Amino acid sequence: MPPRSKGAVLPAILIRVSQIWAENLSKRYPVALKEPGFVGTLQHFFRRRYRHVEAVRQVSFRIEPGEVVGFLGPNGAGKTTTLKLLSGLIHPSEGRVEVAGHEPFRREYTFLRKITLVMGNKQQLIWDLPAAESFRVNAAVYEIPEAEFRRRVGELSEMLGLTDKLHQPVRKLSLGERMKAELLAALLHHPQVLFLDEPTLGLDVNAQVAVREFLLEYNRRYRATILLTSHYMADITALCERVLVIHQGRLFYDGALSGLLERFAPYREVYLKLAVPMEQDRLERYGELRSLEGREARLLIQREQLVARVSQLLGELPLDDLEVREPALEEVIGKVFATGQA
Ligand SMILES: Nc1ncnc2c1ncn2[C@@H]1O[C@H](COP(=O)(O)OP(=O)(O)OP(=O)(O)O)[C@@H](O)[C@H]1O
Repeated sequence: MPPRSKGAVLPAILIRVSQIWAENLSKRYPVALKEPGFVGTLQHFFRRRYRHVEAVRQVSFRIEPGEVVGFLGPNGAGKTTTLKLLSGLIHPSEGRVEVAGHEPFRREYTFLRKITLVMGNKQQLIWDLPAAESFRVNAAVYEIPEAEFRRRVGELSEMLGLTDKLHQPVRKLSLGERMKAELLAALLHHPQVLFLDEPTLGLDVNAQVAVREFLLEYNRRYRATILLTSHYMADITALCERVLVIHQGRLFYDGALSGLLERFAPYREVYLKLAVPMEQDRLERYGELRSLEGREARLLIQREQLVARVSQLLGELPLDDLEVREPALEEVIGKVFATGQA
């Protein structure tokens, strides 16, 4: 191919490339089998036997630049394993994966500059040093010039409301402040792709809201792509229009959060304030009675029966109030996982 002359015009067609791309991605972990007792220990020493845990099975998806996607699943579903595969900490057993144009497991420096992985239960800041000192280590690793380093720390600490906490030892920070400082450290190199594993774990409601707002603002300012796991559904509803749901290593839903409710919750929740106390069986005629406490009751009613049942309730029962609500996402997800429905 002839060398491109100076000032040559690039092809006008822009190809939209997925920022994260996984195809039939699988991960099997070998787990050593060991019989109990002394004989078992000896056998294990001379002739190890293994079984395999299928942590991730044939998972395929694409995420476009700037998307914020929630990654849901019960404990042990394979979320952390998938994030480790995407960030290159572990090698896939099968399948293909590409993140920001790189094969993650090669761990090229140019790749590492484009991504970050934050795990709510792990910390990178040094406990006895002020966070500002740990940031300097990251600045050196990522070769961030001094002036730019100062600008970024200033900008991110202001966005996080952390400006006056950077110079006290990390061990003296509250959990929420520490998590914010962890995020600052993880974003100092301005990664394009953020893998966040339970970033609000253990935080109180105010700190959770602050972290969420920060992530939204970071995504808006830098058009960063975010894949996020959280057991707090408020995080998911506040941040993600799209969710991936994984169960026993298999991806069984990839789509809009609202679609998840429609597909897996074909019912609405009807809240009743009864004018007089009532027996359980009187309410059970109208739907699945979820709770009855004093004069307050919650019923689940199939969507297609909703109008008929609500007019029956209004006509037949003495009520002070009636409200139709979307079911709580936690409840829907819990039901899906409990029944293994996919
Ligand atoms: N290093 C490992 N060796 C063997 N098995 C592992 C290893 N890491 C994870 N597993 C197993 O792989 C499966 C998936 O684990 P993973 O940590 O990915 O789940 P998760 O969805 O992140 O769960 P949680 O919500 O509890 O963090 C589990 O059965 C787990 O026990």
